[in-house]
Amino acid sequence: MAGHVRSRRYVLHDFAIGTRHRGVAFVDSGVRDILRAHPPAPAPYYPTDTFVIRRAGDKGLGMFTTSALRVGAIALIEHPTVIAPFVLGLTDTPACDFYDDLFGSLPMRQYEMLMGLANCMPRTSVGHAEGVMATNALAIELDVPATGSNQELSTHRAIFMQASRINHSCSPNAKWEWDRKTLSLTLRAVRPIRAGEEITINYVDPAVPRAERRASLRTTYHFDCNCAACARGDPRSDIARTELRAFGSGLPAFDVWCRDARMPDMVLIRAHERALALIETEGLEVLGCREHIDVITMCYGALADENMFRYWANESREERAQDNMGDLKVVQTWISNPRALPVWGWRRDTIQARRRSSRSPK
Ligand SMILES: C[S@@+](CC[C@H](N)C(=O)[O-])C[C@H]1O[C@@H](n2cnc3c(N)ncnc32)[C@H](O)[C@@H]1O
Repeated sequence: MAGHVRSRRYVLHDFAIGTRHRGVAFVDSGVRDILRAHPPAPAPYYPTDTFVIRRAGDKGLGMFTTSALRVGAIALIEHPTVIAPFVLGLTDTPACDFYDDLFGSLPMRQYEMLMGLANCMPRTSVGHAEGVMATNALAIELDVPATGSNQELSTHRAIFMQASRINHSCSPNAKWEWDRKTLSLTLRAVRPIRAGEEITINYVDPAVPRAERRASLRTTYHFDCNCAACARGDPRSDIARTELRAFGSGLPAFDVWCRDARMPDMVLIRAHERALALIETEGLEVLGCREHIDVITMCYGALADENMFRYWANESREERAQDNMGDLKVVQTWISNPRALPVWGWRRDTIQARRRSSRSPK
């Protein structure tokens, strides 16, 4: 890592996205060249009036919905205002001066807004701009040059003016995704959010036990988490989250299950149903339900159980519709004609054929 940062040549790069967005990046010269050669396109659209920023009790400011959001609904699409390397390999300039200079290279209005963001760092430990960076930056990926012996890391840190106001919960109701092509963050609801409810994301892995989550939030963001999951302090929650984290170990692969008559028909289905139930009780939709729903759907297809297959394929279609996924049409085809599923009846047929051959005289 040290070798990596010592050999970098960082440059300042002002970037514009469309006519309305301006930001500043301090990046490796190779990364700057890529950004110049492939200027980010504006996002296809920007949702408006989906949230307000207001006081969120002792958490400072927070982001609240203005109307109800369904699962998958987009609350925000936003470009970064500041981008910096994830590992800052500067030797001469102290980090506090560096971030002051970086923020200061923006127009006054943006500079003031940046300096007005939360700073959770103890006053004496770092400069204000550096504290703002530590409190608000999110990890993003940029394209880096594919050649050369000493490549830049693709992970960078970015500040988004609006997304910086989203508080943490260990059972978050939203998640964000980064798109390198448009250099934008998209914030979506992972479960229904009521009008006026606070939008939350997870700053740390929500699937680790409570004590571990709280310790890393205290170390990195200097607050004690009192979200609903932490406040309850129910030991069953730790067990459930640990189980979800380890999910899959010890489970047979789908194709192995299809061929192995000794395994119960319902072994995969029950395991994935349990994962979905744990996700619901823990409010961990952010971990994703689609994979579990897809496996259950495939299993019922492999068992040629048409009713149950249709039920779960519908769930799978809903999940895809929320994210506007490209394979939505394929799932729709399977719902209208289950036999079009490539694995339709796989387990039923294999097992029936085995039973026939074991009964037939040798
Ligand atoms: C990225 S900022 C979030 C917005 C911030 N509340 C504000 O006023 O701008 C992160 C800081 O918000 C506060 N925060 C976020 N989530 C919190 C929570 N669940 N409980 C208490 N404080 C929280 C902490 O001070 C944290 O360092």
